[in-house]
Amino acid sequence: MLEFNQVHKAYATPQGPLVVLEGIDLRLGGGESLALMGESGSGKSTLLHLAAGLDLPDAGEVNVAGHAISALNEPSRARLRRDTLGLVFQQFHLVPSLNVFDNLRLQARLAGRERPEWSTHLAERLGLAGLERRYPEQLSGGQQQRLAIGRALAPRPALLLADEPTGNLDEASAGDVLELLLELVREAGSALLMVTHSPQVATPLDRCLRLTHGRLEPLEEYDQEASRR
Ligand SMILES: Nc1ncnc2c1ncn2[C@@H]1O[C@H](COP(=O)(O)OP(=O)(O)OP(=O)(O)O)[C@@H](O)[C@H]1O
Repeated sequence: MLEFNQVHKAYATPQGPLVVLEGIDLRLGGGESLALMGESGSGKSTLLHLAAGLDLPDAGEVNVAGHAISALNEPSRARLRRDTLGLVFQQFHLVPSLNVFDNLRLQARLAGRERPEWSTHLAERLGLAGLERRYPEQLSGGQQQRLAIGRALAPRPALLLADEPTGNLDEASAGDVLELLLELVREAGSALLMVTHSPQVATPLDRCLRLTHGRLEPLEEYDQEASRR
């Protein structure tokens, strides 16, 4: 579903190139879930942007659903995102002029994969039933977050990319939203790559990797924790 082969990425800065990723290898299979941890500034969002084809590697290859993204032009990458990916970023990017109902089904409509029963199910599970005619500005932060999750899952994407999807919520609602997110990801049959700072958030996922000094390494404390369960 997602493959990184020896991916390198640096940014140009006034002080010279800032190397962020230095030979990343990664495989994520269909329906698998992976947590990506690492200190602030370690390159997690950079890796997620590369996975989404929003940016291109300097060297190496990123493969999404069998497509080498560097070989695609921007319109083809946009089509690949539309047809294959769901994105939940820290900024929700809800469309202010569309109500909850239309925001929820936007991605599914664009992808030509709208299923009204699934959209209704998502709205109910995400606690948005009854709010369909409201506009994003009339929702709480948590409701906006849940709407962003619902919109990304509405087309049942093969791969959901999530950057701190519960980062703006208090601990109690973050736990609830995460549990819900994982259930809905399973129901949708999507693979999941999720950036998080929180070991509690990472624990229920199949695997956890840490980005450090431009490379990925298994998180040993996490593996021990997982093997105790
Ligand atoms: N467009 C850019 N130009 C220059 N430097 C950048 C750019 N985007 C990110 N960086 C730098 O690259 C490094 C990695 O950034 P990135 O946002 O990927 O880290 P992160 O692990 O997601 O951080 P956080 O956990 O704080 O969100 C940081 O040092 C950041 O300052």
